[in-house]
Amino acid sequence: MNVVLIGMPTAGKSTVGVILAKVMGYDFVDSDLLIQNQENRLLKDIISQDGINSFISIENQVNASLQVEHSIIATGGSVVYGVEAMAHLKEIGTVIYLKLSYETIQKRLGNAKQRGVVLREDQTLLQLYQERCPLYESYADIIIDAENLGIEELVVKIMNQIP
Ligand SMILES: Nc1ncnc2c1ncn2[C@@H]1O[C@H](COP(=O)(O)OP(=O)(O)O)[C@@H](O)[C@H]1O
Ligand SMILES: O=C(O)C1=C[C@@H](OP(=O)(O)O)[C@@H](O)[C@H](O)C1
Ligand SMILES: [Mg+2]
Repeated sequence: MNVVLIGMPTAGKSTVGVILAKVMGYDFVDSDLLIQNQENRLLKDIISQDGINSFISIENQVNASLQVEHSIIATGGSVVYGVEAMAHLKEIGTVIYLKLSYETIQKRLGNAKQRGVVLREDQTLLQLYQERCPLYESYADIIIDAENLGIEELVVKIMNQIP
C-alpha cells in the first residue's frame, strides 16, 4: 500500500513526503519529477508552452500509470483535475489531504512563482483555492490540518493518522 499526499501547491507534499518516507522506511515518489522526466521539460515550461489543459492531461496520464508499492507519493496540486489519476491513486493508496488556510498558501506561493501553477488567466489565487478545496476534500481518505505546523511536526501528525 502507498500513502498519497494531495493539497495546494506549497502545502508541503514534497518536503514532508520525503521525510515521511525516511522515517517510515518507505520509498518516495514525486509525481512532478516523473512528469518532468517523461517530458524532458520543466513543469513551468510545459504549462507556458502547451497551456494548462495539456499539462493537466499529461499529469493525469502520468499519475494514472503510476506503478509503485510501499511508497509515499507527493502529487502536484493540480492532480485533482485528473479523474483517472485520482481513481488510480485512491486504489493504490491512502489519500491524505494536507489542508492549509488561503493566507498561508498565498504567503508561501509568493516565493514560489517560478514553479508554475495551473491558474487560468481570469482566475485569482483565491478563486483557485476555493475551486480546489472541495476537490481535495472529496478525494481525501484523511484530512490533516497542517496550519501552524513545522515540517517535523507535520510528519509526526501524519504518521499518527496513517492506518
Ligand atoms: N510545514 C511547513 N512549514 C513551513 N514551511 C513549509 C512547510 N512545509 C513546506 N514548507 C515550505 O513551503 C515550500 C513548498 O513546499 P513543498 O514541499 O514544495 O510543497 P508542495 O510539494 O506541496 O508544493 C518550501 O519552501 C517548503 O520549505
Ligand atoms: O497546483 C498546481 O497547479 C501545480 C502544482 C505543482 O506541484 P506542487 O503542488 O508540488 O507544488 C506542479 O504540479 C505544477 O507546477 C502545478
Ligand atoms: Mg511538490
